[in-house]
Amino acid sequence: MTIKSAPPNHPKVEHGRIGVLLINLGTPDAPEPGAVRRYLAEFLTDPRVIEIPQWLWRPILHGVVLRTRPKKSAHAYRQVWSEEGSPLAAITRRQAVALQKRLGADVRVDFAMRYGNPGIEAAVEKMVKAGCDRIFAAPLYPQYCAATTASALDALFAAVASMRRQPALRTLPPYHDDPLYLGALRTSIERQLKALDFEPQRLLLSFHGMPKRTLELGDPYHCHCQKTARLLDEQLSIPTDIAFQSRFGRAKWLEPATDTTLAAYPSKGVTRIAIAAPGFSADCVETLEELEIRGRETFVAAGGERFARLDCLNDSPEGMEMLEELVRRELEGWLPAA
Ligand SMILES: C=CC1=C(C)c2cc3[nH]c(cc4nc(cc5[nH]c(cc1n2)c(C)c5CCC(=O)O)C(CCC(=O)O)=C4C)c(C)c3C=C
Ligand SMILES: [Fe+2]
Ligand SMILES: [Fe+2]
Repeated sequence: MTIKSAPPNHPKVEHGRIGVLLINLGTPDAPEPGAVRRYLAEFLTDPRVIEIPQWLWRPILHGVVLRTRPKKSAHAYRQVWSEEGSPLAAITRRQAVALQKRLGADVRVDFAMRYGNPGIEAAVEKMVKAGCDRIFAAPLYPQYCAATTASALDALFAAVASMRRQPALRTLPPYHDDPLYLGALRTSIERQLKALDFEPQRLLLSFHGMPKRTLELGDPYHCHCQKTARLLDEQLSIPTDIAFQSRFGRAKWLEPATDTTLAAYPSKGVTRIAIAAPGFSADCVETLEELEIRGRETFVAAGGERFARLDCLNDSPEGMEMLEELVRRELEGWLPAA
């Protein structure tokens, strides 16, 4: 690797600026098979995501997955696409704008996506060029998972690997059991149920799934999800259940699965439910299509009567309050004292 020269406008002063970079998973540029194929090709060649030997995986990826999945996924994305583009990108952008307003001119807030655009490398380079000599990166995953948190941080470290003059880096630890996070979730869930005038028999907490093998290999993701669910259950008056969505491929994934849980509820007398996805910091195809559209269909087809999907924290006041406090805490010593 060649170590690049420092940007000419890099400040020579003792302290430059502070950058705050919000990172989420990423999304295709358009709800079309071609754009979805490019996105999935980047996502599904990440060894943090697919942990089988590449010589075994590549023929399956190129021979099967990238020939069939883009069309199916593009259909899902088309159903949730908004005027501002992909919901995940639009909401993450709004979170960055709202956080900038809250933190003021002491910091420069931006957002980046692990896969697709805007990429992490470009965002980091932009911050350094703007004079940031300290960057705080916040992967917006409350529960740590090697496939998400570690992958985002790999990309962050790769982005500074060839820099002669690297910025100082800090990263946001997982916040699955943080009272700020649990409090924000509680406020958000209670507010939405009140607005719907709905007292469900059960609140299903649906987290993104992972291959079961990653739990056996020591990934804390499953434990983090369980802890979030347990602590949230203690704070709410409605009984909760936990489930894992978005199974992918043939291997065994974490259980119980969200779709089978939804299909089984009515036969147990549970016909009025709400569903929330506390592991997602922004609504996306997984919540707006998989839960809102297909989850609802599954539940109603099995005899369910009332189904309410609750929004993620997104850029809600309670969500932004949480984000601001988490960031301020991690910036201690960097930000001038208030
Ligand atoms: C083996 C494949 C996958 C693993 C492992 C995985 C883990 C994982 N993903 C998220 C969060 C999101 N995933 C999203 C979409 C998505 N995920 C996979 C596959 C795996 N995810 C695919 C193929 C897709 C694309 C959509 C589809 O074809 O079904 C998204 C939404 C992106 C968007 O554009 O809206 C998020 C967010 C987590 C948190 C996680 C592990 C904990
Ligand atoms: Fe995923
Ligand atoms: Fe999905």
